[in-house]
Amino acid sequence: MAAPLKRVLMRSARGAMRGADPARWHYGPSFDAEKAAAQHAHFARLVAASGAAVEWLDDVDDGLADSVFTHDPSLMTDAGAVILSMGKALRRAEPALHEATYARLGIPILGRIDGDGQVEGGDCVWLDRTTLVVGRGVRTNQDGIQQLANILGPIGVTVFGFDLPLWQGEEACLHLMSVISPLADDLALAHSPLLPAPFWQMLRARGITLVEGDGQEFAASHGLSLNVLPTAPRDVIMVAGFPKTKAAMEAAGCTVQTFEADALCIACEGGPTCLTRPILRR
Ligand SMILES: NC(=O)NCCC[C@H](N)C(=O)O
Repeated sequence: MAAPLKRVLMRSARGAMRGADPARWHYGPSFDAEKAAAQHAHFARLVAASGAAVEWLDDVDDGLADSVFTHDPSLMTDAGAVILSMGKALRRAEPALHEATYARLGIPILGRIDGDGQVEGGDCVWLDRTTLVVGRGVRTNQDGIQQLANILGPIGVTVFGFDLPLWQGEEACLHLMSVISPLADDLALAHSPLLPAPFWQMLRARGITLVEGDGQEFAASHGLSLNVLPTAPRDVIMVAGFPKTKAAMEAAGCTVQTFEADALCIACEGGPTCLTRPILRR
């Protein structure tokens, strides 16, 4: 998940977030649609400057405010995309947007989560090419994890499901990727107290070093201090305002760029990882 980012799916906040009602979407008081769009544009420039090709979902005013968080409605594998199924009811229409975009790009669909199954991309962490860890919580259920294992088994991928805590409640967004961000094959930024214990043990057994994000910055940002995007191993984009977490990554050999995102990420519970669906890393 930290190999050089070559191609990524994104959606502008300009149309999607226009007119969004913060109370309906569980956005905080710093939400501001105009400002969020400008902050998103700045972030997209940083992603493009890293050398990644940005593939855009259509920028239309369809009322799907959370669709800017393209990490969640689909997952990419070497054999094609998996169309996921959202745990948050307001996001149920988003996987179809991804499927349409993959059709336009000529990317095959490997499978779909359907029926009562739920899986969001933010709950999925690749440990290596053949190992996917999935957080079972308010957004992802056992049915979905089983369906994912059935889809990925034939291409040689083993899926492990681990329970997530409730933390700030059912309305809030806590994904597995809210408590860990890979920085390189052997390095990850984490908030260990909220990691599923068997996952923490698995990381340790594999020799993956954990950089602990600052606890106060994690709490103050509702976890956004930790949601960082690697555009290459140890090359990272994060939300501005978390100097201790930034310094901890730098001490571990990372180069860190920041962007202002109070109206976009802090308000809307999704960071740089959530704003991107990597479709090719190599
Ligand atoms: N992968 C992520 O952590 N995505 C963040 C999604 C935030 C969005 N407001 C949500 O509640 O789904």
